[in-house]
Amino acid sequence: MTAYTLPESPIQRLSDEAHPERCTPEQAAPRLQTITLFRDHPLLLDCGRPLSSVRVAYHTYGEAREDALLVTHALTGTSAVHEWWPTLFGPGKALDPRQAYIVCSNVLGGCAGTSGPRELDGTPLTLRDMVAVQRELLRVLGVRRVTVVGGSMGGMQVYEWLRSYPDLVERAVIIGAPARHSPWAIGLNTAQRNAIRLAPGGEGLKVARQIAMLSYRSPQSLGQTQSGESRRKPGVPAVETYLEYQGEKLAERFCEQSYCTLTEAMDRFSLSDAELNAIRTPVLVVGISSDVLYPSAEVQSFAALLPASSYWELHSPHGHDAFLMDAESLNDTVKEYLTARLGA
Ligand SMILES: CC(=O)SCCNC(=O)CCNC(=O)[C@H](O)C(C)(C)COP(=O)(O)OP(=O)(O)OC[C@H]1O[C@@H](n2cnc3c(N)ncnc32)[C@H](O)[C@@H]1OP(=O)(O)O
Ligand SMILES: N[C@@H](CCO)C(=O)O
Repeated sequence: MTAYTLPESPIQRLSDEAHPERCTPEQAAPRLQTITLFRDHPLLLDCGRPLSSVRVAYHTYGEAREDALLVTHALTGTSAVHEWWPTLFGPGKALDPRQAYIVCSNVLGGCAGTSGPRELDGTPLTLRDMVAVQRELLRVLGVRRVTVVGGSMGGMQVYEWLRSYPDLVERAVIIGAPARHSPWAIGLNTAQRNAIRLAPGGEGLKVARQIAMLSYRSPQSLGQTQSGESRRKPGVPAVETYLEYQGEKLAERFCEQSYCTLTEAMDRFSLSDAELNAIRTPVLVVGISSDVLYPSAEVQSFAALLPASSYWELHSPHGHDAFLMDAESLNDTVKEYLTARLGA
């Protein structure tokens, strides 16, 4: 592993000239589509259950090509990369739909259009199952080589791509994500699922989000943004109404069965040191300086086990979600990494 500097890595920059725009703004526009995969041959899930006719809702951006940039979303994210990652997505940015064919699909088990709780009926999933669906989607789209980029649960999916399909992945970017869930992260998820089980129907999901939000922010971040009294409820600490509001917001857009299925998949996720050592693909691993969920030292220690990795740290006081909320320097670094050429 090297600290991230281009001259030291086996990578050279491409000049802007070598990267003319590859498609028109119209071609680069977001396209939301739905497809049914595994109609003839079912997907054999890790739990042993065959799953047929898997519906996948996905976005594509840019002109279809054999080499794609796959973005894998976080726990409550969606395929609409342009909505949740505006700092990294757009013309001239790291994820540029005028330069690359960008694909993002809603994960299996989620609640944004891809087969989820209704079809799965309590079947446990793994991240490998989710990634297998993405791989089939890319196959049907005619993609032969892929660069995979993701943060948090999206970053864990990138690790799974590197384990399951090493020959397809040209390079990868893993942001604020571990190669296996720590007891700390499993414990946080367990408390969240227990809240849902004890108060099904919405209230538990709100509490789960409140617990999660504390792990997505940091003491310093909340000190900066939530000190003092709430403007919404005089006499009440600001952070109280902040957490209540965050819980309400998630309960309006997410479903509790998906929350349990996806967090359980994260908790079961585990790459061994030997598996990490076997990954030859160039990977940029990003740690977040104030991340209390996946501390940067932990993220860096996984990067150190990848033979062709570079490590870079996003310095922000805002904790785990800094990759979404405080991401200007992340955009610059990921853009530099993705627009570099693999050297001889
Ligand atoms: C942008 C989207 O598409 S989100 C939907 C899809 N979701 C995803 O893709 C998942 C990834 N995204 C996320 O997790 C989140 O959207 C994040 C992390 C990027 C940003 O979360 P936010 O809630 O916007 O950030 P933040 O922590 O600053 O909270 C701001 C909100 O809390 C409210 N708020 C702030 N302080 C308080 C308080 N003391 N009391 C009550 N409400 C408060 C603000 O008014 C604001 O409300 P709004 O969302 O209605 O504008
Ligand atoms: N805040 C993001 C990242 C969590 O890891 C989400 O809700 O998906």
